Amino acid sequence: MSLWITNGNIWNEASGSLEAKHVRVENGKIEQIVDGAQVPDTGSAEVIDAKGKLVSAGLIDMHVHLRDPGFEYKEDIATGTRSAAKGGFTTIACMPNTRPVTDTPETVQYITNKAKREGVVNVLPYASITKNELGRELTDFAALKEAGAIGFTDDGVGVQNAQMMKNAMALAQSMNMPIIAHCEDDTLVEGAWASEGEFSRKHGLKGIPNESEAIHVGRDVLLAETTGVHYHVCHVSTEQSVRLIRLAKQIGVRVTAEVCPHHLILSDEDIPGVDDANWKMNPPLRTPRDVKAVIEALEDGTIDMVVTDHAPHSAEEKARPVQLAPFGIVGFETAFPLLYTKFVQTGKWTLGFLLKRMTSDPARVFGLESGRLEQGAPADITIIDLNSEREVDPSTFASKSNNTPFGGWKLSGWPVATIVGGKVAWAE
Ligand SMILES: NC(=O)N[C@@H](CC(=O)O)C(=O)O
Ligand SMILES: [Zn+2]
Ligand SMILES: [Zn+2]
Repeated sequence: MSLWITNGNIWNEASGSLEAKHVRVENGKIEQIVDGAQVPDTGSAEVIDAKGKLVSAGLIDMHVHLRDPGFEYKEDIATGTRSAAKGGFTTIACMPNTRPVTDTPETVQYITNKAKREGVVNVLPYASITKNELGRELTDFAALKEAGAIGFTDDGVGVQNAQMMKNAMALAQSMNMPIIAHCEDDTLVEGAWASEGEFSRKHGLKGIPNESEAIHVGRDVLLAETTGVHYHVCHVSTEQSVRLIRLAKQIGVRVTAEVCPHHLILSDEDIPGVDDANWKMNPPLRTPRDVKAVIEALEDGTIDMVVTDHAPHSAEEKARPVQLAPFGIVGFETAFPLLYTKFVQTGKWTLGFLLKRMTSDPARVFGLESGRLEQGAPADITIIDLNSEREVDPSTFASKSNNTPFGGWKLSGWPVATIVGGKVAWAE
């Protein structure tokens, strides 16, 4: 099967600009990239005309929640992967806080098999560090790796016990697998949902202090130094965490990190009030000072990549009083437009920088074949309209859920077609 994507604009890092090119795909691989001035002989191949559009390596999201098995009323593998494709993502890594928790080879295989049958993007499953994510007993890392898990994480909760985390790291290191950590000390959080800051003070709420995250980051980079494991920090949100990761990297600890669009764009001071759970996520929106620190950290490479932490919850759950509603917001269908509009259109970042942090950097950190638009690479390709502005309309999301604080935002940078392994996974 042969496909031509003609007349699209490809980012050239050397010249720092977009250049018109035609891309030929054969048997799931990028076969050829030719100059836009040439007239390609497309023969009987399928042709997608990308004139005036960006053609990029498909976006990669190493932190998502597909809710399948167990919470299919929030999302499932079919809808979650369609939502990802609509957001321009071609590879996603899903978190194990499912029901049952992804802590057995059977559940890992259930996910990969269902993703093959019903999914439209590449799905890479994580398995949990501890059984049922309870922090009491390690899972069978060898069997989970054998079944296809790409790393271990108890995302949703922090591993509270330092010895447990150290044992997990030593074991993961021995089999060349990464530990991915949701950093949160429960004793510092208890019952709070908003950051300690202007917002919590104004509304008289108990705040979540920054140390609740950074204490785990500090503990874990020390344990990573001792064990030598590849340690990856989830959804970094504070200045203190950034400082610790930067120092750890300087002294050669194998640490990598990710940040979410909402922590780059929103602070606690943007939360409109105490009655809309679409502003409730974990980690919470932090102070403007933290926002500045995570932006700088992404810019200087202390933070390696952007992830969405796509965390769908039902309308009923998010309509509860905020204190009782679950943490989390959906992310696939707004991530690229948000970052493109807020950082590239404003001239703060180059397009190449944003694409790198959403394609080749996650691929480098997790050893993936994809994430590059080159001859021989997998034909995972995203076509994006950089020009037309549109309002975020959560009612049109491909996700089953629409819990987002970004409804009504006017953004540019909307994906128009997503190609996975040479096949169109989604098109407008
Ligand atoms: N981020 C969130 O607010 N929620 C996530 C859990 C998590 O990523 O820690 C979820 O599973 O809903
Ligand atoms: Zn988490
Ligand atoms: Zn998460």
